Amino acid sequence: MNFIRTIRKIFTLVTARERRRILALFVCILLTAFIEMVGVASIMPFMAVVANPGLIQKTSLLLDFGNFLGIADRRAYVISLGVIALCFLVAGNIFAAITSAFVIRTGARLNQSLSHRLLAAYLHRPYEQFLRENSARLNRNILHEVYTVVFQVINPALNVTARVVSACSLIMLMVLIKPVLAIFIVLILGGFYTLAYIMVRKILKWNGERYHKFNRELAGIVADIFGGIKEIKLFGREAEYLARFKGPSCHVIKGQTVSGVVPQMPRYLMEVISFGGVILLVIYYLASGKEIATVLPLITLYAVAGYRLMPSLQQTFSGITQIRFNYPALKLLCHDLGDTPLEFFVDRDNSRVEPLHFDKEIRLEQVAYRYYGASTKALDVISLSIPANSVVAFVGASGSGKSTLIDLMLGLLTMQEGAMFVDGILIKAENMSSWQRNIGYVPQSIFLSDDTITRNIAFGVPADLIDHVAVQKAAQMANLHGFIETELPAGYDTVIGERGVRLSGGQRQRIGIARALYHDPKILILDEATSALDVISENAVLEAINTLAHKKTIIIVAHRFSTIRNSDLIYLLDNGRIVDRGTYEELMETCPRFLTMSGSQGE
Ligand SMILES: Nc1ncnc2c1ncn2[C@@H]1O[C@H](COP(=O)(O)OP(=O)(O)OP(=O)(O)O)[C@@H](O)[C@H]1O
Repeated sequence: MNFIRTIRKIFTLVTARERRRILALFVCILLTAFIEMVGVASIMPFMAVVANPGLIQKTSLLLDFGNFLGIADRRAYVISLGVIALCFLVAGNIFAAITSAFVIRTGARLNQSLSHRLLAAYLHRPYEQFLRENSARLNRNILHEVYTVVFQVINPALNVTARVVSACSLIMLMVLIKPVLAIFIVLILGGFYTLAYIMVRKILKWNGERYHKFNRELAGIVADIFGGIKEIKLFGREAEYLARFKGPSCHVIKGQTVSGVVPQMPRYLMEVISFGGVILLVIYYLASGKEIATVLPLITLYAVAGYRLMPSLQQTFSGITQIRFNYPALKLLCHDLGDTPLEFFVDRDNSRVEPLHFDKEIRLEQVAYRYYGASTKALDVISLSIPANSVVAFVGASGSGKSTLIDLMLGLLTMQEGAMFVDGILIKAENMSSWQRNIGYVPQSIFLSDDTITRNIAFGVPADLIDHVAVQKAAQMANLHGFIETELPAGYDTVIGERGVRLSGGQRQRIGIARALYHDPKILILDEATSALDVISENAVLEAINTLAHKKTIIIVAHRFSTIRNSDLIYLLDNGRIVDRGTYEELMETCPRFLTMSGSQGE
């Protein structure tokens, strides 16, 4: 880690406005350090003249200052010195309090802005990238790593810079007063801290990387535990998961210990060396009968260095070690945010895009897709046509590629070969959102948020813009209205619990269907949407879907043949290829594989 490179990295993360705020904050920190220094320093002459008023006449600086103030009376002069020291002290502390509030506020704002940017960057990533990522880690990055970067990298970086500047001014002052001794002390103190840093640098880097790695692992384990709580309780796996948590958490504790202890160590050693040195020097001079007054200047400078320079060096050292320990978080943030400006994300509101015109045909030509890291293609040379307002079904064994094909048509996956045309228009990145506005999609497992039925049906629509008539209409079509009105305590305002835990599988599925119908889409895609329903509920939903037949384009993926019997066209998939097509009756007559599949379901 190079400190200048860290500062550069920080500046690439923040906007121009935030950069200006950080610089203003830096100036405030610097001024606070300066005023505090002057405040404390001004007490010394005051105390000195209180103890020995004769000093005023002996010290030319005090005499000149008295003349400058125009105070001849000794008593009045001492009181004035006290008032000046008091003013500096009060001003210094007021300034320090304001700066500390400014530091906290700027940190909190930066934290909010960076988490928002990171969330925006994640939200705008292609869907495919989410298939490779662990969502618990993304969670952690937004909620934890951003905080680490702001409060454990950016803030220490500001402090370190301010400390370095104030230490440099102090060194210059010392050099002006006693050049040789000052350089000697600076070399000893500076050399010691530099040596200490060189010694612990590698340990800190290693420790920081390990700490952040194990912390991310912990986030994954916790997400697994609460995601699979039902199975964990049923199979009595609590102890196993607690043990899984314990391993990485022990490494995290070690990491925290090292990062807490290392920055403090030089301080203790340095205090022994500096103050012990003074004591030893005095003892030596006393024991050898030499004149103690000859070494007093050295002891004074030692004291100045001890009280002023050492804390600055110590804070610089601990700040740099803290930054080094948390550097992996900064690296991660820079990587995940990339160099895309925030405005790019904020301005892209896909929900306002107009739907693409569609009233003829969806056509796929020679489409192929291979998942990242997979050895074979999930889909290959897929060519098909779906006429507008028809009911088209995809059937095939598990793993034959049906969901992959749907995800390609939805634009969630990007075709690696071939293309899709809608009414002859090629679908590409530029018109993808417009194409997607036509689609109502019901996946195999419905995501439900811990919110009301209404907000779950009108998914993502702001509360004040929800069309309640459309919500009820969609619920009626999904055969859900009766249940909501008669069985739920607060009807459409009933909160359904995290992931819909207070609903049955079939009810969750029907909320998904209602959600897909809420926007009255031209195309309805159902990917195993009715497979979780009992036969009576499925028939009711199919009836609802049948009433939409030939008014909308309906694309169905189903295992149950009862679901697809009335389709206008059925595509049979096997091993990522379309092996047959036709109506239910045609396939039953001409396709032995189809016949076998239907036979196995007792059709
Ligand atoms: N994220 C993924 N990464 C790698 N391979 C995947 C991924 N998702 C699916 N596959 C593979 O792609 C192939 C097609 O999967 P797909 O889910 O499309 O089949 P399916 O016909 O919908 O199956 P099912 O009826 O069981 O849902 C399978 O061999 C599967 O293992």
